[in-house]
Amino acid sequence: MAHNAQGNHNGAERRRGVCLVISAPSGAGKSTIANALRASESALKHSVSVTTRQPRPGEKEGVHYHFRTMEDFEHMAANGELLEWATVFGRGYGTPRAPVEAALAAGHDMVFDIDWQGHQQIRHALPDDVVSLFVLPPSLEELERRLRGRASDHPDEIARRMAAARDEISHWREFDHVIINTELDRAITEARSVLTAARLQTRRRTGLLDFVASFGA
Ligand SMILES: Nc1nc2c(ncn2[C@@H]2O[C@H](COP(=O)(O)OP(=O)(O)O)[C@@H](O)[C@H]2O)c(=O)[nH]1
Ligand SMILES: Nc1ncnc2c1ncn2[C@@H]1O[C@H](COP(=O)(O)OP(=O)(O)O)[C@@H](O)[C@H]1O
Repeated sequence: MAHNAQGNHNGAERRRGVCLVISAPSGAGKSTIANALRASESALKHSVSVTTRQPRPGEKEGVHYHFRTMEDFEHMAANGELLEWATVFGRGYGTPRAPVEAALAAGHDMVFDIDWQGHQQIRHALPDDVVSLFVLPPSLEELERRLRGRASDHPDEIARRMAAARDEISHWREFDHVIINTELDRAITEARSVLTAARLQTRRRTGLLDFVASFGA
């Protein structure tokens, strides 16, 4: 814990990082919200998932995803290299374990854009470190409009995502917080508040012990 000779807290506290898990039906806006959080905080790390799906135009290897064959993906899962993994829309998706463990130990916070199955597994694997957020669209009609407007997927893929939307949404109660993404700026502000509250909560467990001990309390 950083405090000066007078025992004053100088703000550079050491605490374990927070895992912010964001889930939503495809097209509700979770990547947009996660990107906005990261844009305003360079220290916030994005957990780059492994996927067996094809890259979309503009997606970069190692930035948006690690694009792998199904064979490589299964090898990583069998070797314990994935903290969690699931089949979503018929493709493999998973979270590489090593970068998460390194980031949390170094006190860096991470954002995860994963589905409800990933949320359940990661909460089980890291019960003290996860805060989760479910993003709802204002309506299913608006969800479909956003998927079409994004123009990143073939109509068959959009149909597959719409067919899975109700099932994904049925898990919303499993999450710590729920945001309705009607107005984007408001949704981003609310997501930022969730992250801030989670950071303050980790102080209870880590980080402040030396500092408060100096009060004799
Ligand atoms: N369990 C799990 N789900 C993931 C992971 N990465 C992405 N997903 C989920 O897979 C789904 C499809 O993601 P993607 O192909 O990027 O499509 P998009 O959500 O429509 O942009 C979304 O629900 C993601 O949250 C992961 O590492 N693990
Ligand atoms: N509040 C909002 N109002 C209108 N469009 C939005 C809003 N939030 C996100 N979008 C748009 O909806 C589309 C889907 O958002 P995206 O973040 O890719 O969704 P997800 O990651 O949940 O699949 C994108 O084109 C995005 O710009």
